[in-house]
Amino acid sequence: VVNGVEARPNSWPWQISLQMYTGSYYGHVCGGTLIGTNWVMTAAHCIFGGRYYRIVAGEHDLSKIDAGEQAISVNGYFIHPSWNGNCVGCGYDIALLRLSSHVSLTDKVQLGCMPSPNTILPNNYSCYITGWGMLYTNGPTPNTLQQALLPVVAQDVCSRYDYWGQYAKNTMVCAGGGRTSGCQGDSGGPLHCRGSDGRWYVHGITSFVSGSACNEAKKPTVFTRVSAYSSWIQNVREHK
Ligand SMILES: CC(C)c1ccc(NC(=O)[C@@H]2CCCN2C(=O)[C@H](CCCC[NH3+])NC(=O)C(F)(F)F)cc1
Repeated sequence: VVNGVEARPNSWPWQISLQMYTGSYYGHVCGGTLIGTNWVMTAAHCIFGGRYYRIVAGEHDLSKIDAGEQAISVNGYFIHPSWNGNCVGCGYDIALLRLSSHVSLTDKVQLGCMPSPNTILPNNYSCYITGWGMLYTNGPTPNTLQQALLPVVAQDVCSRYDYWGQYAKNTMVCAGGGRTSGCQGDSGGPLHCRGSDGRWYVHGITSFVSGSACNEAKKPTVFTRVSAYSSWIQNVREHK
């Protein structure tokens, strides 16, 4: 997250760290959202076949074992069938991970709320991105979870030629485009937006940023729009 601040520990208790086994240890590769006690939602581009993954819930500081952390291995993953790894601009950057056991829900580990199907947020709606990604383009990654306010950029603006043009699909949510943004390592993590009921809803899955600079002007961070995939998510969870 570029130009963010350290989150109050466990204040986004549905944020998880997706970690891949390197051969000797598990390293953070992406963010993710707990949507069920044994289901995590992340980005398809975070998943490489033939690797061992685990998620850590209740995580704050990656460099130590925080009280209340729960590490659980992934025993199955479901990548959207239309995902094309060579075309992040085509969308479908969504995957579900099934966990080998259920997390215990605590004050540090909670489920994220899913938006109603096809919910479209208005321009400038305030949302937050969270993650352990780079602090600036080609910069270092933090040990502690970062957060930043990212106002929604409506699709009619985001698809303008000087913004993302045709790459901003309506199955995506654009947010930011100023000094704050996501950056490498934030992939797969949540975009949190507060509902009128005061609950936080996960409207986005961090998908891509500009290849030249994470917080390039007029290149908002682009998220998979969760509300566009409600039925796919439901089908996977019910049938697997
Ligand atoms: C739509 C198309 C023109 C396009 C637009 C932007 C990009 N961005 C990028 O390639 C930058 C540079 C490193 C990784 N990256 C990204 O945006 C990667 C996703 C790459 C998927 C493709 N391999 N995502 C992230 O870094 C993020 F923001 F989610 F944390 C790539 C392609």
